[in-house]
Amino acid sequence: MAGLLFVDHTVWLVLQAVQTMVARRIDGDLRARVRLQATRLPGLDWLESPEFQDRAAQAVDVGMGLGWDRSAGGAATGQLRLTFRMLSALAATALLATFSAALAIGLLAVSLALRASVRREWIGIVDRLDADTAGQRYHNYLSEQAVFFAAKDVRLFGLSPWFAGRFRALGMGTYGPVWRQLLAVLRRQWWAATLTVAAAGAALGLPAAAVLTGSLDGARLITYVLAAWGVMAISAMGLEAYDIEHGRRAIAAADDLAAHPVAAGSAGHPVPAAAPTIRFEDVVFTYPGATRPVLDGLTLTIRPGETVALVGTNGAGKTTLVKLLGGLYRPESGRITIDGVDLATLDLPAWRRRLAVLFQDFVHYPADLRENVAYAAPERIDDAAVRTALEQAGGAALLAGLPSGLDTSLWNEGTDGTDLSGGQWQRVALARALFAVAAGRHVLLLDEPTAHLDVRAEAQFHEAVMSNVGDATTILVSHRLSTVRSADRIILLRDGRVAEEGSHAALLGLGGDYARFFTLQAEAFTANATTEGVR
Ligand SMILES: Nc1ncnc2c1ncn2[C@@H]1O[C@H](COP(=O)(O)OP(=O)(O)OP(=O)(O)O)[C@@H](O)[C@H]1O
Repeated sequence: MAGLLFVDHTVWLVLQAVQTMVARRIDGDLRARVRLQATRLPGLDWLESPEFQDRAAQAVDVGMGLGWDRSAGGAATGQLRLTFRMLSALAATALLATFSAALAIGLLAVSLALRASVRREWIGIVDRLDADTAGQRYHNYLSEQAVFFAAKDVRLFGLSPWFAGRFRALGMGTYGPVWRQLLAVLRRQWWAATLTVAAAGAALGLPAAAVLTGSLDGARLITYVLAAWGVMAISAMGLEAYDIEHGRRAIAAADDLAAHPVAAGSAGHPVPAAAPTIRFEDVVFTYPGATRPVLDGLTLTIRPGETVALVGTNGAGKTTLVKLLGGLYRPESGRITIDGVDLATLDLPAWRRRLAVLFQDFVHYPADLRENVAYAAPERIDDAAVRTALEQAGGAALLAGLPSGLDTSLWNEGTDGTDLSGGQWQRVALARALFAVAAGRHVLLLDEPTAHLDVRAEAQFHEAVMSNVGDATTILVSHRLSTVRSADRIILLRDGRVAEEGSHAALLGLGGDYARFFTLQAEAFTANATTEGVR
């Protein structure tokens, strides 16, 4: 007995460790699978849809709200545990059958029926918890915002009670119905309890009666009673049932994601070697789920090497145009052509290797300065080119001031990391785009490149930055009209199409919206200057 106890305990310890490692490995593989699918998607429409978000969360998030983590890995080890429990119950049934086959089979049937029914009821409760994917996303959003992303606002605006209130409301919204369902299930459990008592009565009573009539001895009675308990143990659903159900859904969600049709992006037409002619032909585009188109019959030709500035009020569709040109979304109707070839039929990865892009919400990579610049053309990480790009973007002083030069980590939360100011980050992002141009990318897309720059850097933008783009075609989005005035052509977007078009001088002469915006911006400065002069 001592030896068996020792073996049992040792096996239990090993089993726990192995189970954890197996579960982690399975979860890691599933996560890697979903991550790969997400990063391989050529566009953003499916990625940004709630359907994708729900499935990705179901596949990789741990199931919350039960006091322990549920995951596909936990489901796999749980299934193994359940299999062993079933085998134990069958072994106990076989042992009990040596006393009475009818009692053994009857007890097993009742136990399995009880298990199935209890399982259905209780899993239904967790189904309700898990179905609230929007609630879970909001919960994640709240916890990340409150703790991390909105750390400054939370303190300065005194938002802590607001977040606490939202969490409480979310908790009530999610768990209130679950508690009600739980009470309803408990009320319905009387018949399961009655059946269990009846089965237990039979399991104990029949061998006991046999002892009283003298057909069974006391030692055998103990054996059969233990065997009966072994059979009935399977009627308990076991916590692994929750894991298995969750894992089943996780795998189904991952399979669903894998089955989603993804437009082929690599076998299309070859891309032109030099800066191409880009044409938007009657392009209409509506974001998924939106009711109104952002671009509505946009027609525009951009010649090779030209610098075109896009202006327009907030929400006019300037960034959207840049995203369409990058193939992140496809027009609903009309087409975008590159040297006459429809972008939709072009070799998309190759086309993207022709683009140098600076987005308005550019990324602060948790990496060193070198990588933060060179990620725009990762095929060519070269220190000399990184330094040149930084100089052209006005980042020479920034580089000189960093403790480890290009090796300085810009990941503030990492060990020895440092952070930059908004304007310094903007220079790094500008350098990123210029680095890509130097690496041979010949369509430069700059979305608000001077938004965070100081006045001097903004004034020097054209001679410092635009003079270094060589023969690249440049599309420049900006609200700062001093940034756009030297462009070859200025396009004003309104109601999803080109409303005004021409050089700065021509548009001023036209006396339309552009002239009005320019006068308004200029007046603000001259008014201030006059006030300063009077003082
Ligand atoms: N991912 C998205 N999903 C749904 N709607 C979006 C998305 N991105 C932008 N929009 C909507 O599309 C419209 C155009 O947005 P876009 O970012 O292209 O405007 P913009 O001209 O660049 O504006 P701004 O000058 O403010 O940067 C806006 O009304 C915006 O709400």
